[in-house]
Amino acid sequence: MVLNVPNVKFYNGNTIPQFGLGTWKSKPGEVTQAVKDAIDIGYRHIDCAHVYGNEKEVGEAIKTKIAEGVVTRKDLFVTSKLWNTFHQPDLVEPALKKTLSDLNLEYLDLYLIHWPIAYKEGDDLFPKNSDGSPEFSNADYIDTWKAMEGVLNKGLTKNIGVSNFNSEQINRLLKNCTVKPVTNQIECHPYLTQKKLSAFCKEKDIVITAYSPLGSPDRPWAKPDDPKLLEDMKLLELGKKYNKTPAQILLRYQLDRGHVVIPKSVTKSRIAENSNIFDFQLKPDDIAYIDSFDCNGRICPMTGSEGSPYFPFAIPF
Ligand SMILES: NC(=O)C1=CN([C@@H]2O[C@H](COP(=O)(O)OP(=O)(O)OC[C@H]3O[C@@H](n4cnc5c(N)ncnc54)[C@H](OP(=O)(O)O)[C@@H]3O)[C@@H](O)[C@H]2O)C=CC1
Ligand SMILES: CC(=O)C(C)=O
Repeated sequence: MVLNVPNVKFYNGNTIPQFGLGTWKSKPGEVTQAVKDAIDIGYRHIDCAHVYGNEKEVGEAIKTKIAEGVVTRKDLFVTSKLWNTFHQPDLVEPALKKTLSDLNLEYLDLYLIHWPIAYKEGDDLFPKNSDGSPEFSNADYIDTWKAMEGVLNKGLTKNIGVSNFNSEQINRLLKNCTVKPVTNQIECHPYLTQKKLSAFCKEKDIVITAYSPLGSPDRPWAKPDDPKLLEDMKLLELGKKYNKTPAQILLRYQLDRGHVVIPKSVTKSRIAENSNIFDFQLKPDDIAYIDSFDCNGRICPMTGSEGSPYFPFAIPF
């Protein structure tokens, strides 16, 4: 099946499908089928990460769909991310090679520094001090980035980018890099619209990729009384106006802002529903209305890592 997913052009001339499948929290026992379903439905962009603990199962799905002749490797855009414990420059290439081996791929389309924050190197992905706080490493993301440029030059990935970087961190990176990041993958939805960081990145010709676009209702730290974006009455009303579901309005909101968007689902009907967003556009007034829901409602705050010198959320954007 073919979906009419537009491509977004990076400053380097390469392109990324504007819509893809997220895989955080997709359990090893369900993610293979979800990725297979998504590819059958027409998804061509899959967002992965070593820390999600399911790249082998994602790789199985990709291998099967290529073997079945549904897609070729070139049809797919696969992203992965360097976890915080691998920021020392000599760890970057081995970390990427581990991801490539898990995903059954010879190259990635995009490799991101997952967070500017570095954790103590070692086998534990979440190393802790005796008081339970995260154990940080002194690795500077500028040095990590130089190693990212190295794996790009070796052809192990077609593009490199960042995730969860604030404007000051991007400015510092731009002053110290040879290759500019193609994207900054950040949390973005109506309760955290990221207007300033989005405008800042646009000005630098860095594409925004919006994560948790549906409000991440399955995030492990969700509390029963937390506001539920997908149940927001204002979005339900907008959905009626466009004859679309709240999820489809939330995803279209990102597309109409020029962002790339990567909703996660392991449910076939929702994987299909989320892709049925290429036959309408939100009117500018409705985009402005949705913008007005902003309440600085960050749902991925990286709580506990505030002590890192590279914690990204200590400044307004
Ligand atoms: N760079 C980073 O630091 C981060 C990156 N990400 C990336 O972004 C992706 C998306 O963000 P994520 O936090 O997972 O959350 P999302 O906002 O995509 O929400 C996912 C949740 O919404 C449910 N859902 C999906 N579609 C629908 C629908 N149509 N109607 C109702 N419920 C629906 C899913 O349920 P079900 O699966 O049961 O169908 C799941 O519980 C991640 O999976 C990951 O790839 C996310 C967070 C941080
Ligand atoms: C989900 C994710 O990518 C985090 C928490 O880093």
